[in-house]
Amino acid sequence: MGLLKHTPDKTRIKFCGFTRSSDVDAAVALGVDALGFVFYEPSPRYVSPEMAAALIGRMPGGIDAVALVVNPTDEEVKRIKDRVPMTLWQFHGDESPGRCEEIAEGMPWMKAARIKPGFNLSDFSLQYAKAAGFLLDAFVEGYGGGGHVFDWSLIPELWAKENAHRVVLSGGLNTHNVVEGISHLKPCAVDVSSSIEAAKGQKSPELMKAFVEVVRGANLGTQAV
Ligand SMILES: O=C(O)c1ccccc1N[C@@H]1O[C@H](COP(=O)(O)O)[C@@H](O)[C@H]1O
Repeated sequence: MGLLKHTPDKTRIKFCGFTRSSDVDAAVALGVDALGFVFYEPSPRYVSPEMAAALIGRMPGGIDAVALVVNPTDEEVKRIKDRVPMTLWQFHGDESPGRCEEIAEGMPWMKAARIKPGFNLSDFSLQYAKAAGFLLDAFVEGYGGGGHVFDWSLIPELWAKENAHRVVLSGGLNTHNVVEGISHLKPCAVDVSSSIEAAKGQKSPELMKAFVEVVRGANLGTQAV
């Protein structure tokens, strides 16, 4: 599938937090690699499994449909599995490696590393070695999606290099900082929610387009070097 296909000259893009069909259509038209759906009820971007299934039904094959969960119960997992034709899990809470494997049952999964000073990425990547992706996000109370940037210098250069094929950079990315993030960490993909919204859960076609153009521009810059 699209998001974690590593091609150094093309940064993959995930847009997260869709609740409206018109936004899904606009993102698909922009050629992004993955769309995320938030199954975490406290989030203003929450969608029910039924709503997500209808939205994913609008997506052509080849684009990852990502199920974002935060410490889901067995019942929540079952509802998602029974209804949602998703292709990738995003575990954004305190799920243990074993719990991620248990839920995913062979489907690829990403684990969010919620970065703050002192976070040990080497331990994290050893613990979650079976993850298809490491999603780097800012540590915030309430788990995520708040547009907060973390200090990228907390990511050891060697770690970023060794894991580039599965690093997804997120946390407060926008058209002003994403190029710097890409050139600093060279992630396989970037993930954004807040800065492409007109209001929480409502994506803006203009802001989505601008973000894609900036990322594609950064990739052209890379090829020219
Ligand atoms: O989007 C949410 O509401 C959300 C809720 C709980 C956990 C994670 C959430 N979103 C993810 O947060 C990061 C950063 O998003 P932002 O660009 O800073 O708003 C991203 O991975 C979203 O998928």
